[in-house]
Parts: sequence; C-alpha cells; structure tokens
Amino acid sequence: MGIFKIEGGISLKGEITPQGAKNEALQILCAVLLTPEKVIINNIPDIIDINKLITLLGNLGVKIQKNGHGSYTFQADEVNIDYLETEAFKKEGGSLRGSIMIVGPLLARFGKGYIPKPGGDKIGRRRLDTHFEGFINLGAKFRYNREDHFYGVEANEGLTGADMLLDEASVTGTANIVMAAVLAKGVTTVYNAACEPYLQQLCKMLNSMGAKISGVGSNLLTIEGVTTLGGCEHRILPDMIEIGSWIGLAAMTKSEITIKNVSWDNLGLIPTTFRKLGITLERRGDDIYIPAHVDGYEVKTDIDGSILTISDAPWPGFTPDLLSIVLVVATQAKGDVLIHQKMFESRLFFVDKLIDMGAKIMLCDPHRAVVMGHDFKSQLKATTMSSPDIRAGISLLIAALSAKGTSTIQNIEQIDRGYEAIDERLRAIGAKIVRE
Ligand SMILES: CC(=O)N[C@H]1[C@@H](OP(=O)(O)OP(=O)(O)OC[C@H]2O[C@@H](n3ccc(=O)[nH]c3=O)[C@H](O)[C@@H]2O)O[C@H](CO)[C@@H](O)[C@@H]1O
Ligand SMILES: C=C(OP(=O)(O)O)C(=O)O
Repeated sequence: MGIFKIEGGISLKGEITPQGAKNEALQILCAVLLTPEKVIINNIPDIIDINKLITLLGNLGVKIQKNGHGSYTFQADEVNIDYLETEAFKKEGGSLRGSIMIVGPLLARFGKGYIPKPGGDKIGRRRLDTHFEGFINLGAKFRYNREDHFYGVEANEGLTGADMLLDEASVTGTANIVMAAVLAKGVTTVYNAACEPYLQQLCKMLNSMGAKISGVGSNLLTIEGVTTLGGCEHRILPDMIEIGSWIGLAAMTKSEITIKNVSWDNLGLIPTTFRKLGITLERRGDDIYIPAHVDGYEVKTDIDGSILTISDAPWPGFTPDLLSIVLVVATQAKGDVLIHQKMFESRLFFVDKLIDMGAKIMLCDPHRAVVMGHDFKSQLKATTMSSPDIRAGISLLIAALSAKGTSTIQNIEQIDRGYEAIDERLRAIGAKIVRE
C-alpha cells in the first residue's frame, strides 16, 4: 500500500481544475448498459473506483474504446449476462459501491440483474432496501443468498410502471430505479427521489437517449417507459466534492487559489456553507477565486448568536461527503462549530487523528462533533496517520498540508479511489507531497 509524505505549513498558489464527478460517472457508466448503440462519455475521472467499474463493464462484454484523456466510447451490443453467475463477478462486482447501479439497467434490458453486497467506504450502515423495493414495485422478483451476500432481481415478463414513494431519498437507489423504469411498460412515478446534480445529469443523458423523464431536478420524477434507447454523447460535470475539498485546502493553508470551471450553478449550498465558516469566495465567471486568508477566517454565528451548526441533508441540502472537509477547516477557524453528520454513523471517528495533531474537537457521539477553532494561534503538528475512508483521507491530507513538520499518510488507495493524480496536481500549485 502506498503512502504520502507531506511537508506542511507551506502556502500554495495557482489554478486547479476539478476532475469529472466520481459519483455522476458511476451512474453514467452503468447507463451505457441500457442501449446496444454507442455511447460517448467525456470528462471521466481517472480514479480507482471508476477504472474498476470500466473493467467490470468490459468483463460483461461491453466494447470499450478510449478516445483520449477522460473520453471513452462504450457499446453494450453483446452483453455476456452469464458473467453475472461467475465466481470472478462474485469477487470483483462488490468491490465498489457504484457497481450496484448495473442492476437496474440489466434488469430492464435483460430481465435479470445480480450483485454481490457492494463495497465502498466503511462509514456506517449502507442499506440497499430502497433499490430493491423499487425493483419489486416494477414487478421484479427479489432473491437474496444470505450465505454469500448475493442479491438478485428477475423479471421474466418485463417490468411494468408503478407509482412509488421511496422510503428515503437514496442517491444510487434513485438512479437504479430510474434506469430500470425507463424501459418499463407504462408510467412510473418516483416520489422522494434524490435529486443531486448527479441524478439530474443521468436523467438528461437518458432523455437524450430517447427516455421520457420529467420532473428532473425535483423529488418527483415521472417516467414514461419506452421500448428502446439509442446512443448519445454525454459530458460529466466537475466534481463538486473535489471543488469543496480545494476550497477547504485553500483556506486552511492560507493559499490563493483559483478553482477553474466549477459549474457554479450546480454547487448548491457548497459556497454558502464555506462562507459561513468565514471563508471568502469570489465568483469569477465560472471559476472560484479564493484569496489567501492571511488573517484567518471567522465563523459566523446564527442570527440569535447561537453556535453555528453544519449538518448534511439530501440535496438540495448540504452533501454529507463534504462534512469531514468542513470539520478539518473548522479546526483553524476563529470560533466554534457543531458538525452534525446525520446520515452516516461512522464517518466522524477520524477526528481522533486530528485531536492527536492538536485540534480542539469534542466528539459528542458518533454523529456530532464540536470543533473549537484555533484561529491559527496554534498550528497542527505533523503525524503518521491512516485514512479510514475517502473523505476522511482528503481531510487528513489537508490537515497535513497545514501542519508543522512532515506527516505520513498510509493507505492512500482510499484517497486515490476518488481523487485523480492528487499528488501531481497539488505539487503543481506548490505542495510538498511525495508518493512512496
Ligand atoms: C456512489 C455514490 O453516489 N455515493 C454517494 C451516495 O451513496 P448511496 O447512494 O449509497 O447513499 P444513500 O443516498 O442511499 O444513503 C446514504 C445514507 O444516508 C441515509 N439517508 C439517505 C437519504 C435520506 O433521506 N435519509 C438518510 O438518512 C441512508 O440511510 C444511508 O445511510 O450518496 C451518499 C449520500 O449523499 C454519499 O455519501 C455517497 O458518496
Ligand atoms: C462515500 C463516498 O463514496 P462511495 O459511496 O463510493 O463509498 C464518497 O464519495 O464520499
């Protein structure tokens, strides 16, 4: 397993361009299974999770052609559905969270879809009930093999549209159900649908392939089933979680950074939330300019003077994937912040490492931590740490870049899962980071 050695306490300067969005790309790649025609996808990030999914599509018989950096053509005209029954699939298929979204398209097009219990971050319980309840509503039969944690759905007679109210606004669950419903007979309505830009992009892509989805961007989707879908060309949005990571990095290292081509209109509450921490962000065209915060940043309290709380919520609420980054940035703010991670119960435990580095954090319970900012009066101290999940990993990396001395981060595959060539890109703006 690789490590990063990071010499901290150095201000960075320059421009950084976000990669394509990991969580959108996972949905979009699964959607290529819905048509025998060619689908061109641009701005695909070159990261471990995405490359694993591309390999999985290849193993299923999808023809894959690389057109250039981040651009691929896929053609699923000879899908080998029997691959789903192989030992190789049982081993590989569950190695990332995103692979769960092959089930909806396969069920819709071939009448069956199987998946081993998917992997992804160990950040708490990650149920799949919403996905499978959705498929059952469309007429599929559910099979679960408890021994080897193998899930399956079958619909020999095809799928039929239905009205459904999801038990929670699951991101991958909504994507899976939508991809099944586009080829079902009749009309499906999905209420309490997730509506992140990832899903809006998926629906736009499916509509450009001939699907009939309305309500895109809302929590009520109406899907009129069609019999076939055709090819298309799609471009993935910049990764909003990466953008948030760079905002946090800039503030915490007092760096002047411009984040290029961020697609502002798709950032939701992200700029507002960082501004609540006292961080200055300027919109320059479609870029974000962050000046060097030489005098630090001061947390804004609520109107009544009570302590600022930053919590996650389904879109258009603040994404849970940025709370670890907000937390690390708060360790150097002037003022206190309560971080409330509502969705996942094991995502805050990494604060132990920040406490070791000298941060003032009180973990109240698995969901809540109070951070008392140092206002740069005390610098974090370098240490050796291991990254438990992708976003904790980047947060620890940001902490290391701001800390005094040389830190070591182990288990960097966690970071590489979601951030493309992160060491190279950070070196380009002046970071002292080495991969060993
Ligand atoms: C590959 C991918 O796209 N992964 C993202 C996706 O995961 P994923 O699609 O797996 O996450 P879900 O949206 O299904 O749910 C995430 C967690 O939040 C809980 N929950 C969800 C909805 C809700 O209204 N209330 C609620 O409590 C669920 O029980 C679960 O524990 O969405 C998560 C939530 O934004 C993100 O952290 C992940 O990065
Ligand atoms: C939790 C995440 O990813 P995954 O759902 O793939 O584990 C994430 O992107 O922050």
